[in-house]
Amino acid sequence: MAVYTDVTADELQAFLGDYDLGDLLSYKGIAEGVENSNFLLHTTRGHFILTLYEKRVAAGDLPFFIALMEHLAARGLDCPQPVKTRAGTALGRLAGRPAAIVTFLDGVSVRRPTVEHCGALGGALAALHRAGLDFPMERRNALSVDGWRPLFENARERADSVAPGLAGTIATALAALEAGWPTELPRGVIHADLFPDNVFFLDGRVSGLIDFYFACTDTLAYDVAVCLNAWCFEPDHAYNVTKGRALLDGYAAVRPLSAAERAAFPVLCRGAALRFLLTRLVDWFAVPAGALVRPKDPTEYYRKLRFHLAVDGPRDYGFDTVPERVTS
Ligand SMILES: Nc1ncnc2c1ncn2[C@@H]1O[C@H](COP(=O)(O)OP(=O)(O)O)[C@@H](O)[C@H]1O
Ligand SMILES: N[C@@H](CCOP(=O)(O)O)C(=O)O
Repeated sequence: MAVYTDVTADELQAFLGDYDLGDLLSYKGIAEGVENSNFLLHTTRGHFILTLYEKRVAAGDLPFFIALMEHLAARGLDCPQPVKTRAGTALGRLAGRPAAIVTFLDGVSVRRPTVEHCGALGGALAALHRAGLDFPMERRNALSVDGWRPLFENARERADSVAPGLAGTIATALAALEAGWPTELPRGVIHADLFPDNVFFLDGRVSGLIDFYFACTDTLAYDVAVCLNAWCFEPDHAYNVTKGRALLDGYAAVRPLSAAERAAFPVLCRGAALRFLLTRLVDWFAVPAGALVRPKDPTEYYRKLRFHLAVDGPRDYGFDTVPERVTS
């Protein structure tokens, strides 16, 4: 659940006074999510999402996120559209936080993705990557390899209280990733958090992608690795290679992966697992007093990291053909 910042009806009415959204009929905090405070607004013009940006979102990055959603929607992607005030601005301030209103998307996120969902998700991710290729703005990924050590140092002392041996496993994996992280693979706009809760489906097809607040400029295949982690493990923590193959095939049907990209998957998947393990670990020890939020389980990503550390190669993820040797 995530509502870190409360909004009174009076504050909201005053905020909405700058918009052409009609009269406020009702609003309520949204239980899902962990990063920002979200509210469902019902006005005489329909339903909208109000987001108050919290700790991990830097105010200076908001123009990037707003422009990106506009760019992707203009290229036919089903993603939220920022709603502008009469003065033409999409960003404001409410209850002491940066705030924006976006359009409400229909659809339902799936808790237990099927093989078909994974295939459709792969295609949607590749479409996002293609649509982002001519996006002119850039944003560094603050949660890529050079951002992991500060997170680890923050949680190191207490890590073994979450799982015995955790600190040692992270230290070894992190050192290897810092030494061998791929830097030459194709780059572009990535979503960076395309978990099942951020994807809506209607009649088996992807009807909407939300939550662009980790989006950044980074390695495209890393975004695929994030999705393999988030979509292709079973509740018993086993990797489902059929789901992995469906996701990779769905992706490659829209944007083929090069030999170098395919060869990098074991490393990219380890990095993706470590990134979510670390942010979950830090959050585990830092739930703000009074916040309506349930922190996510770090040990889920500890198990995933251990799977990736043990794989033999890209075939284990569901690639049918991988090069024996890749030089670039
Ligand atoms: N544009 C939207 N349309 C419909 N529902 C949305 C939209 N944006 C957010 N939501 C709802 O709000 C929840 C939390 O949003 P999300 O952006 O994932 O928050 P957080 O950034 O805190 O993780 C989503 O799971 C979804 O239920
Ligand atoms: N997906 C991340 C946490 C961010 O969650 P979201 O609700 O913003 O999608 C995780 O699972 O650790």
